[in-house]
Amino acid sequence: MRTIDWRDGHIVLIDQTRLPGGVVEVAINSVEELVIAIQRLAVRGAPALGAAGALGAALAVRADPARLDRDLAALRAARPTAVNLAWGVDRALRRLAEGPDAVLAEALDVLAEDGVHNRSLGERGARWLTERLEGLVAVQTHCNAGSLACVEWGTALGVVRSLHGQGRLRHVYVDETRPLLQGARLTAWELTHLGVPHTLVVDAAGPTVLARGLADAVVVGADRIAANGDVINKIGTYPLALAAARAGVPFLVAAPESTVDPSVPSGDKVDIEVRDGAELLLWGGSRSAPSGTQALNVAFDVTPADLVTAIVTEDRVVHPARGERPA
Ligand SMILES: CSC[C@H]1O[C@H](OP(=O)(O)O)[C@H](O)[C@@H]1O
Repeated sequence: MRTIDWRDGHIVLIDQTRLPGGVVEVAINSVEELVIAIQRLAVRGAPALGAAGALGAALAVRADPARLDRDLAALRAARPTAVNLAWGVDRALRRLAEGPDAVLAEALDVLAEDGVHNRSLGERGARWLTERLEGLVAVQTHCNAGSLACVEWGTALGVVRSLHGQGRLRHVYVDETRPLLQGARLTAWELTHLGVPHTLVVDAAGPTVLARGLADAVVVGADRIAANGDVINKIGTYPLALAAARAGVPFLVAAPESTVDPSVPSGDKVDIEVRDGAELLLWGGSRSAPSGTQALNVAFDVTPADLVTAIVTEDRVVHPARGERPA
């Protein structure tokens, strides 16, 4: 089952806010509905947002031409940090002059390429690890960079699936990833269905997992990779990279080439999404802090290139900590 797809003239997607309780598919019939789905993280994750952008463009060009510019602007701006959303819109619109069916065909190519790219980067990342680590490998990961963050297969979890398939995976340590718990709700759900042994930890325990030598490598996804190799990813990634450096374990970023943004020279130039503080202050309808308490809900952080051991894509491996630049 794909995370997001096109069926009978509209978008269908797994509503990730309903996991791990159940798999609920929703139909998306307009750009307005898609923007809402993106903003409430019903669909999320950089490659999945790339697919959403491409399919959203296909929806937009089928609607009222008078709305096109406004709908495309709203789609691009739905979430600012992952480069893939706007990239997906622009990729589908490459064939705008040929008409709506050509735009849809280009969007469907984006979806088809995703699975191919993720399997390739997964194998490449697993090979990079097994060439450097002996025996079974324990991995620590943050947030969700699995099939739910993509159309299918996964990026960081694509590496995990390749290791598992080769019989080289010992265990996965999963950061719960507050406040929206993508690790606990989504990564743990995926690993359970894959039969991959895993242990959930609170985010603040991530550095201790590494300090105690429980994990041999950190493998995460990315939302945007700057030209100098700085990596923008879910909040909590940067401290994990610091801890990995301290523990002397590799910090691997698995992402498709579409996540590399040559137009951004360094991570400090990226628009980091700040979400509603209510996501910290409320969970399941109950308050986690007194009313009147303010919350700063920064959704992503920047891991400087010198802490990134390797970036693995479908085409190559780049070593920013050794001075190699992805763009
Ligand atoms: C494979 S990209 C996944 C990436 O996206 C997540 O952010 P969000 O759940 O807010 O879309 C997180 O940064 C993951 O690493």
